Amino acid sequence: MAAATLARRIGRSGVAVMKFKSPPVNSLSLEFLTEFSISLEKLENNRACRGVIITSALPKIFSSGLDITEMCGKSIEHYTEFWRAVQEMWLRLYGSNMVTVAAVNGSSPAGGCLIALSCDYRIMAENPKFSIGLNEAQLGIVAPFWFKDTFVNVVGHRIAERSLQLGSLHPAPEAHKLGLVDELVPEEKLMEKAAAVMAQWLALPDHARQLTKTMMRKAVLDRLVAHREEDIKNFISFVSKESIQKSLRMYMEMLKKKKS
Ligand SMILES: CC/C=C\C/C=C\C/C=C\C/C=C/C(=O)SCCNC(=O)CCNC(=O)[C@H](O)C(C)(C)COP(=O)(O)OP(=O)(O)OC[C@H]1O[C@@H](n2cnc3c(N)ncnc32)[C@H](O)[C@@H]1OP(=O)(O)O
Repeated sequence: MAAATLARRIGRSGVAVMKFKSPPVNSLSLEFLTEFSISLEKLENNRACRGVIITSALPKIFSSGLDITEMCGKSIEHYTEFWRAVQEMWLRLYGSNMVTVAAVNGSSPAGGCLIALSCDYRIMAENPKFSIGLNEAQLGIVAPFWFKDTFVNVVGHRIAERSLQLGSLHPAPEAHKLGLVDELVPEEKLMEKAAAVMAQWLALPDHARQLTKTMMRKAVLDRLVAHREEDIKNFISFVSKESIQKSLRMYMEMLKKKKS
């Protein structure tokens, strides 16, 4: 696959490093999501792999979230395939038996934030220009219930409620204060720190850690599994509305204008 190049390396420590590399901004297209899920599945099935560090190969951007062009002016069949791929990615990452560490080396709005939230631990570069959050409301769309559940499980109900309603993108220091990221480190120390955190988590017996993780996450995962088709229908009916299409088009225009 061409668009979402994901470098993987499993060291002797049993740790893979996955680097998002889909210029210009690592947006989560159908192709990217499919490749990401396949990569996760392969690592999950590889007994030599016990943990994965997820980061970006691009400067300043971890991931710009779902590829908005995938949600604009496409067919029902396309929306169905795209949304199933988003669900699949999350089910694999949030439900992974591996230790997952996000080394967030750039901005990470919406779907990018979901990836970080789905990991076991988040370390972010301490650059106040980098921001992270579920900003869907700013686009005139609504974060699905499982984005919200994942967010609540990390920061708690009150912080999640305020942040989601306002569609806030939190600069790194604020994200740390809110508990949205676990640690801030200078950018050049990010991978070193991620490796150290990984070693700490891998020092425990896998079975005990895995069963505990399942116990903590199962209810939220089961909720999407039980309502998967309904969630796809909701997405299609929401995104097919002309008012939503208009909001998405205006947002894309705003992004383009910002450049000129
Ligand atoms: C009832 C509810 C039922 C069901 C739920 C229904 C709906 C909910 C559906 C989905 C949830 C949505 C989740 C998402 O993830 S939506 C995506 C949100 N993402 C963003 O808001 C980020 C937007 N991008 C930015 O803010 C900046 O681009 C960024 C800070 C990431 C980088 O800035 P920089 O200045 O470095 O680059 P730009 O010049 O802005 O961008 C370069 C290039 O890339 C294009 N671009 C950027 N982001 C996206 C994107 N997410 N998708 C597609 N394209 C993107 C941008 O337009 C530029 O293009 P071009 O001008 O052609 O070079």
